[in-house]
Amino acid sequence: MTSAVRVRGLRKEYPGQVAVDGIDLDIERGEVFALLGPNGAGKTTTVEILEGYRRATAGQIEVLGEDPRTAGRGWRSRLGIVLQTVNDAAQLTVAETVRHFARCYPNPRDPDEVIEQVELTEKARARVRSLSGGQRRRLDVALGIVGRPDLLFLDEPTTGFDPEVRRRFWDLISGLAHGGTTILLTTHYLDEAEVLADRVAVLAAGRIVAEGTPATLGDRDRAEALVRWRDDNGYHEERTPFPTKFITQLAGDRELAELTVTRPSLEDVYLNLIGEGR
Ligand SMILES: Nc1ncnc2c1ncn2[C@@H]1O[C@H](COP(=O)(O)OP(=O)(O)OP(=O)(O)O)[C@@H](O)[C@H]1O
Repeated sequence: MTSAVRVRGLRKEYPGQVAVDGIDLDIERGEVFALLGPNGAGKTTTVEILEGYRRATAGQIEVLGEDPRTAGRGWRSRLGIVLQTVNDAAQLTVAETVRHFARCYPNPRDPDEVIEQVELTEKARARVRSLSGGQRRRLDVALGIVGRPDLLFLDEPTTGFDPEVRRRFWDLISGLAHGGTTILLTTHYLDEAEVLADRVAVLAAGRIVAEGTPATLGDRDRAEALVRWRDDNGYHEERTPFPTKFITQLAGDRELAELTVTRPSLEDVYLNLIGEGR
């Protein structure tokens, strides 16, 4: 089976600046892949090159088996795109907008079903310009999935969502992934990457500085654990690569009060990778 995305040596220069400095990417079909990185790291540039909206300065790029620079409408109809910027059909209602987009695809999903899935049924007759920021974002997502894409690009999809809607949105994305949709996600939310992504890559100043599963990124799974507990003398802590052995020896058959074992969170590892670790 071919990859959904295969990139070698991708480079993008803007006048006076290198935005993407030679990256390789492989995303398998059916995979949820998250691109992480600080503001200005080159995520949007990379994603928009894969979507065919920007031209690379150099590199080999294959998306769903084709080069975005030369691929045609058939290829484009297999992509779902949720951009960071809102587009302007503000006079139309939500339902009109989704129906209008659905007509652009050869095998669209039922617009009403999609509106329901992004929880905008109550707003179906409302004009787009009257939506709140989070509702507008959900409409963007509806427009990204109404064409039944094989590959869905989500550029910071949950910015502006309230926590509850965000959780339900994650369920929606997991459902699409289970249904076989390949998803490339950019996000600033580490918890989002952890919940959704099979693999993540961290981009910093145009280069990939780490890549792996959320559980193993930056050797997170092998990092020392911090064991904390309390006894009659007060609180104690110990860093160890072998917490199970340590606790077994320490405790014998007594119960340790307030025992916790923690390893670096994805956020700790991420901040370290981009040079902001404390
Ligand atoms: N059209 C452009 N012309 C010139 N420079 C650009 C252009 N687009 C982006 N850049 C620059 O390229 C670098 C990468 O930008 P990009 O938007 O890809 O970053 P990003 O990782 O998506 O950031 P964010 O998290 O803020 O969305 C930035 O320094 C940005 O200023």
